[in-house]
Amino acid sequence: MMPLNCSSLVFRVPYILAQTRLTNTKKLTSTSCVGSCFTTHSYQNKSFHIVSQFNQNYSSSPVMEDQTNLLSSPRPENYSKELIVAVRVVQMACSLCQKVQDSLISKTNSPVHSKDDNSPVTVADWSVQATVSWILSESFGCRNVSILAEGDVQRLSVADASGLLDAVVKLVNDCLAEATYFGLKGPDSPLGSSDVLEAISRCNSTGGPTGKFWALDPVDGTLGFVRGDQYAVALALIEDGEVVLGVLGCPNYPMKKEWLSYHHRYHRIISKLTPPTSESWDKGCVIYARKGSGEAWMQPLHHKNKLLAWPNSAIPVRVSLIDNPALATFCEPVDKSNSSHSFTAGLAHSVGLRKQPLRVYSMVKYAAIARGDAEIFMKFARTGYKEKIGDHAAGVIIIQEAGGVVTDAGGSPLDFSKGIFLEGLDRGIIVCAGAKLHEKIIRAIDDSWNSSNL
Ligand SMILES: Nc1ncnc2c1ncn2[C@@H]1O[C@H](COP(=O)(O)OS(=O)(=O)O)[C@@H](OP(=O)(O)O)[C@H]1O
Ligand SMILES: [Mg+2]
Ligand SMILES: [Mg+2]
Ligand SMILES: [Mg+2]
Repeated sequence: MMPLNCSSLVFRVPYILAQTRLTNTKKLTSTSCVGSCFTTHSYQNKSFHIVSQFNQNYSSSPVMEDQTNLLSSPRPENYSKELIVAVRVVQMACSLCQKVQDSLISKTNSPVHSKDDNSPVTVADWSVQATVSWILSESFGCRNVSILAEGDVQRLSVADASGLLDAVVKLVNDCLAEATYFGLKGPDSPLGSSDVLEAISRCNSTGGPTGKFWALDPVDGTLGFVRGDQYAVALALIEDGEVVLGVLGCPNYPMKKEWLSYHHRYHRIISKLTPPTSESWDKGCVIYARKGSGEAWMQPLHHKNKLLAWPNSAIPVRVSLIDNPALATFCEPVDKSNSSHSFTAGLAHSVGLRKQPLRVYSMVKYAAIARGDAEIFMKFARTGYKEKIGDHAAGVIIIQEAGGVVTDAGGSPLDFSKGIFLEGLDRGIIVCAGAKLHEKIIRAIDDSWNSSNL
């Protein structure tokens, strides 16, 4: 695998520390979320989110009143509570995944290269799915929550999977026990196997053009996960076929690009590196956006043992302004069986892209573009492969709200209204930091396509 090329990454967003003196402070509240909440503040004409603590359960009305401050959405009444819960549960899921990935690496003392049915990634997949399902159901009521996810409960309920189920139940309970640290309410007593199986089996939505459902990819970038590399937890809310909010948890994608090289060497030469100070180093981030807000936000991962860092801040992220292909960096899947590297190499050459491709596992590619670390993401799966909506929904809304453009290779928007898959996708997925770059890429695709063997 090609490592992340840090020298080509540009981090353009100033990091405003939570300790910064605030102006215009206003507290937000939300239903059934206890412990903390987002507020938006301005400082030197920049806005950022603060997660502040509170100790009560509030009724839903204060959320409605304060939403204008949350993300400055033109439709402020929409999805505020959903976004708050989604960000928090993704934070919890990231913490769970980190625990599994860390134990996986420390056990073997080297990254794991294979995946089988009983692999830790499978356990992480199911555990995240159960946790997210349980929290969403608690927050919004079982009958109001519909989730589309990959995990298949049948495999977990059979007798010979009982060891697997025990591991999942333990992880879920450990994770839910920490819910209050993330501003959410956990169960009064630990869940039993049947509760966990029920939470997983509730994720049986098949999507479609009407109604509201969540699309969850509990561990996106399976290979990255088992290899101790990049992966993402992706959660999006889709209403009447349109993505209305997205959250991407990127446990190994740090807030600052210069920490990436630290992370990459972390497991290998831990003793030779002087770690950044604990308060300055955040190994991962969570990026989120709500439709129509024109804003995307990033916050560091929270940890129970880093509680002193609360209240914690989020900063706005924006796509890069680079529109000259010669200066642009393009991302693509690491695994060439997931996207044709030879086709993108030809295309890159024809539009004048000079830099080496940035090959990163998972939807972290969307995160990289949303915050200006790269300008283009192209994925051309082999003919016959159907992209799943959960592999893109959260990334797409984040990119769009951060100022970028996402279409298929024919220039049409991705269609999230047709069920589990992105039906009718023309050849591949093209994500660009701006319209100008996007136009150039789309124009070049037909020429390259006709002369390629794809
Ligand atoms: N054959 C094939 N072609 C194209 N895409 C495929 C293919 N098989 C799987 N997938 C889906 O791609 C997801 C991983 O995509 P990535 O961009 O992360 O690829 S890579 O891991 O960096 O190589 C991956 O998501 P996860 O399964 O969640 O990891 C799959 O949904
Ligand atoms: Mg995926
Ligand atoms: Mg997955
Ligand atoms: Mg998968």
